[in-house]
Amino acid sequence: MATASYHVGVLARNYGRRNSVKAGLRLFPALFSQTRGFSARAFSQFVVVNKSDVLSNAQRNFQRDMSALAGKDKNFIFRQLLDYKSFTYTYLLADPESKDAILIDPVIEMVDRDAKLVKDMGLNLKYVVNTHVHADHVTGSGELKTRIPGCKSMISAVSKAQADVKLKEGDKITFGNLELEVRSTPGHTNGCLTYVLHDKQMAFTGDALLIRGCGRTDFQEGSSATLYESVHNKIFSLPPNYTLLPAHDYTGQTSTTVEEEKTLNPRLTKTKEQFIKIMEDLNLPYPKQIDKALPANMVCGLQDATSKG
Ligand SMILES: N[C@@H](CCC(=O)N[C@@H](CSS)C(=O)NCC(=O)O)C(=O)O
Repeated sequence: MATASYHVGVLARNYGRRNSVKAGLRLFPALFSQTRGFSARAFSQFVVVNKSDVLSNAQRNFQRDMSALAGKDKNFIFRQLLDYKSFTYTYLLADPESKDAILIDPVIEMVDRDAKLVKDMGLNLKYVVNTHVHADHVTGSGELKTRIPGCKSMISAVSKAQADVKLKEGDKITFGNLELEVRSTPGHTNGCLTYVLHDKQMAFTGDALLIRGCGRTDFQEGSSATLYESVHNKIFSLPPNYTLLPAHDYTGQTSTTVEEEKTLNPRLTKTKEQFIKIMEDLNLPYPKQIDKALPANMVCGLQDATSKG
């Protein structure tokens, strides 16, 4: 049975990644008939082999949108960059006309990569922006400031961390023709911010909302009740087609939408009381770098330098 499953999987995959499993199976009716007696486990293995064949319409549309953003939208430069140690996403956003750019949530170990990318693309890095005081990695914002003259750091005022610009609800971050709206989304930490780029229908949620998950609430003045209100009032209130881009993903996913999370998020589709219980029961181990990261991130990652913030 497992062998048959493998062959069906390979044949369907060869038929074309963009075609649905059903279409692939229509080409191989004899093999399809073999699958009728499959156990649920064998069939789920088959689906996993061909998971790109079973993309939802929303996922397909998003793939098209993202490929456009990676070079074909003439009015926008966008890169999603991964730190493969902490699974942190750093985002580069730029206006191609003025070349003004920002980086959201840079990681100190990846500063060489980020500075090179900015230089190679001829961009003028105006701001390095943190969504919050991270507990799992040291921010690269201070180090980038020392390398790129004129670049300013930003974080929420509520966080009490050092930075050139202290942000609050309703502020706007302008770079060239682009503008981010600042939304206060506490709960994971008390100073968490979400940045909304209405022009491109995107929001950068930090750790407030993760794909099918959310930030933990068991330290840094975390509060499950507050996080629930933040996500429902400040993120789920955005239009359903907005793309949501988190600060982390631990499962290999890159983005989601308001609509997807409002219907599929296993934590935040529950009642507030159920959500609080889910969060109480998570029992996650503390992030490995927490003891180093928290004090360093209060001074922009420059705890060993004389110039701060
Ligand atoms: N294992 C990682 C830390 C993983 C973790 O705790 N992630 C945080 C965001 S970074 S503080 C989180 O909120 N996770 C939510 C979840 O449901 O996983 C490490 O050691 O760094």
